[in-house]
Amino acid sequence: MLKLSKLEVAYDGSTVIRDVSLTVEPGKVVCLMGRNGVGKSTIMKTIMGVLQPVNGTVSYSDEEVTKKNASYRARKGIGYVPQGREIFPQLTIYENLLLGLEARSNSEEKINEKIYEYFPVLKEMKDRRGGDLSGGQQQQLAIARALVAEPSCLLLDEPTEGIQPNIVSDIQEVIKDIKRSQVNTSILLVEQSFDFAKSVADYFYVMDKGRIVYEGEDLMEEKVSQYLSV
Ligand SMILES: Nc1ncnc2c1ncn2[C@@H]1O[C@H](COP(=O)(O)OP(=O)(O)OP(=O)(O)O)[C@@H](O)[C@H]1O
Repeated sequence: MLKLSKLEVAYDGSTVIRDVSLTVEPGKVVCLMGRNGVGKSTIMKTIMGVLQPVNGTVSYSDEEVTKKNASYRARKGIGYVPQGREIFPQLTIYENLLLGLEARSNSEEKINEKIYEYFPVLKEMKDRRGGDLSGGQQQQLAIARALVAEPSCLLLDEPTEGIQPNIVSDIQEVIKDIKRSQVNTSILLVEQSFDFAKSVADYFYVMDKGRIVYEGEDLMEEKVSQYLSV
C-alpha cells in the first residue's frame, strides 16, 4: 500500500502542497484530479523521491521511504511515468526498454512479451530511435519502459495529454488489463479527462490549490463543475 500522510511540499520556500494525505490500496486504480497548477505533478515527484517534502511522510509496503532516494523506491516497486513522456530520444526503442529493466527488484534481464502484446508497435519499430516516434508512440514507450520493471505501484502523470484517440484507448485497455490481472499492481493516475478517469478508476481525489478538497469512490457531477471545469 502507498500512503501519503500530511504532506507539505515547497519550491524555494514557497509552499505548493499543504496537508495532503492519500492512500492507494494494492490492486486499485486511484485517480488524482484537479486543474493545471494545483500540485498534482509535485505530489507524483514527491512519491517517487525526486522532491523532498518539508513535512509529512511517504510510506510504501509498510516502510517509510520519505528519506529514501528515487532508485531505492524504484527497486521497492514504484514505477513512474512523468508528464511529458521523458524517453531517451537518441536511444532506440529497445534500448529505452532495456533501461527500464534497471529498476527491477530481481535480476531478470528479459523484457516480458506481455509488454509487446500491450504495445505491438514497440516490437515492430524496436530499432527506431525514440525521438523519431510520434507523441503517442513515445507515450506508449514511456509506459512500457515503466512496466518492464514490473512495478507493484505505477505512477502515471497525465498519460493521455495531447495523445490521439486511438492511442488513448490502447492506454485505457492496458490499465484495465493490469486491473484484471491477478498481480495486484496498483496505479495512481493523474488525469484531466473525466471520461477516461471514470472508466478506469476505483477511487478519486480532487485537488485545489495544493489541498485535497474531495475524495470518494464516485466522482460527483457538482465536484467536477466546482473544481475541474475551466
Ligand atoms: N520546479 C518548480 N519550481 C518552482 N515552482 C514550481 C516548480 N514546478 C512547479 N511549480 C509550481 O508549483 C505549483 C504546482 O505545480 P504542479 O506542476 O505540481 O501542478 P499540476 O497540478 O501538476 O499542474 P499541470 O497539470 O499543469 O502540470 C504551480 O504553481 C507551479 O507553478
